[in-house]
Formats: sequence, structure tokens, C-alpha cells
Amino acid sequence: SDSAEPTNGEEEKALTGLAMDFYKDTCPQAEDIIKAQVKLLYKRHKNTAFSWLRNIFHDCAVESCDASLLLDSTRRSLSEKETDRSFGLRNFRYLDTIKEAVERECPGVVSCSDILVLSARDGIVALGGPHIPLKTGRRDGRKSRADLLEQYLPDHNESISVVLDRFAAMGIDTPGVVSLLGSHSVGRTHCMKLVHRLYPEVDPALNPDHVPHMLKKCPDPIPDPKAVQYVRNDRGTPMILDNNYYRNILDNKGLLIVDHQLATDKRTKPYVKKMAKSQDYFFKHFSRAITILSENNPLTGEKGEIRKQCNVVNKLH
Ligand code: HEM
Ligand SMILES: [Ca+2]
Ligand SMILES: [Ca+2]
Repeated sequence: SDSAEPTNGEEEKALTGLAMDFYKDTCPQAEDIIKAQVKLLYKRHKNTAFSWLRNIFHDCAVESCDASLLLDSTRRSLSEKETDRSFGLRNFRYLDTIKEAVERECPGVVSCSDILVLSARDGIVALGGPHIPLKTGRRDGRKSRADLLEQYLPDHNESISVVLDRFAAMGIDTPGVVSLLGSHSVGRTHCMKLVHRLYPEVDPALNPDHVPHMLKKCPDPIPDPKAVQYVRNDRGTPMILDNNYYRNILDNKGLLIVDHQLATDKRTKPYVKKMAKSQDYFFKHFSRAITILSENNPLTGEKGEIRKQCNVVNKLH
């Protein structure tokens, strides 16, 4: 018979520790406050939405969605933010703004990891992407995972095999990976990560029509790491999370080696083509993959803590 019990919030919590609207009793306004802050901050600083989206990858894919990404360096440990893989991550101060707004209503209740995930969710909507219902109830970790980071985050020139393996380990399949890379439909890439495709010779895989623009934006073979020199990831619709990325990479205008490989590898190319044709198909897989990513190995129950300030762990008394 089909008499499966409908699951309610309590049962959900018992299974994964995460639940829809986890704070409904302890801070019912939490999600509305976050949404309102995201709207306000996005209006003033559009590119903070790129950061919110990138954060969910850089936090959740490294062991756990535990806000380890947000910790500052201490005398004893290097922060994840200061590693090479994190190059270009920015706008952390606006997450602090959101946290402060939530703390004013409900001090000590809502975790930085949930704020990180919900700001990504609401940021995706601001960028024109899908609304993705996501669970909450994550707690914050107490240590930087800078030492493990390279095991989890693929580099810009990684092979597709390695990329697929790393995401498969989190339960994300091939179309899921292809959809997540669609995030490179917004934002920018610094010349630091691009010059190896331009100097000493231009990578013949690059579309010759795209090269003059890249050379103009990145005129130095060895860019000053402090200079803010970059190329926009998607020249067509740089501020919108849409499927234009897939048309770019099929047209050999992908900036990173991984972007280019995604459009040429026989395992990923069929999905790239489908996503280039159908925004709905892209959004469907993107929503599913973001959900899985956001539920990667959370700290729940008694584990971890609710950080008071997102960039430092709580003091133990
Ligand atoms: C194989 C996996 C990936 C690699 C190697 C990769 C690498 C990079 C690199 C090198 C940049 C340029 C950073 C800069 O120079 O400022 C970048 C930008 C970006 N990435 Fe990825 N990425 C990957 C997957 C993802 C995923 C899964 C997401 C989101 C879920 C994402 C979101 C973004 C966003 C939004 C930007 C633009 C950031 C900005 O404008 O500040 N990336 N990525
Ligand atoms: Ca983490
Ligand atoms: Ca776009």
C-alpha cells in the first residue's frame, strides 16, 4: 500500500539534523531579515551577489558547510581565505552586516553557516537565477581547514576527471557539475588566473575573436597580484545568472581551462549543449546540485557552535 507517513519537520530533523525553516520557533524572522538584507546590499553593491554564490562552493565543498571559510587567520592557523585557491574572494564584510542584523533580533541563535547558505540562495534570485528552497540548522565549525582545502577544491586548470571525482564524492553527478560551473555566467576572473593562456603564446583553443579583449584587459604577462586586473566571465550578460555561459564555452570563449574542458570532454559536452539550449534544464539541475552542495556534511545537534562573529570562533569560558 502507499500509506507512507507524511514527514513533518521534527522527523526531518531527526534524519539529517537540517530542516526547512529550522529557526521557526527560535527566530521566526531570521529568513526574512536575511532576505531583506540581501536585497538592500545587492542594490548598493551588485557584485556582492557573486561572492555569496562563490562562498557556497568554497565553504561547503571543503569538508563541510561550517563557515570555516569565514574565519580570519590566527597566530596558530592560516585562514582559508588567504590560500591561493581562494584568490579573488571578496565582500566578506557584507556577510558581517547580515549577521549583525540577525544578531540584533535574535542574539546567539542563527549560525554563520546558515547565513552563508541563505545569502547564496537569495543572491541567486537577485542575479536572475531560480529560487531554491534550502534547509537550515547548520552549526559553525571551530577550525580553519586551509590545510585540506586543495584536496577538495579543484584548481583552474584541473582535468575534468578530477573535477567530476571531487564532486561525485559529495554526491553530485555529471549534469550537476555542469550546472554548477554555470555560476561562471557572472562575475570575473583576475589576470593572475588567465595569463598562462595568453603568454608567451596564445592558447590556440581560445576563440581568436575573444583574444584581443583578453589581451587588452590583461596586458602584462606577469600581473601585479595587487592590481585589480580582470576579465568578466561572461561578456554577454555579466550580471545575470543565465545559460549564456554554455554558449560561451561552446564558442571557445571559456576563460578557465576547466570551462573550456567542460565544453569539449565527451562526458560533459552533451549536458553543456542541453543547458545552452534550455535555461529550464540548466536551472533544474542547478537547483538540485546547489541543494546537495548546501547539505554537505553539516555540523548539527550539539556539534560546533553558533558563532557570535563570523570571522572568529567564540571564546571558551
Ligand atoms: C572546478 C570547479 C571550479 C573552479 C576551478 C573555479 C575557479 C574559479 C576561479 C579561478 C575564479 C576567478 C576568481 C578571481 O580571479 O577572482 C572563479 C570565479 C567564480 N566562481 Fe568558480 N570555480 C569552480 C566552481 C565554481 C562553483 C561550483 C561555483 C558556485 C557554486 C563558482 C562560483 C564562482 C563565481 C560566482 C565566480 C565569480 C566571483 C567574483 O566575481 O568575485 N565556481 N572560479
Ligand atoms: Ca567549510
Ligand atoms: Ca550571464
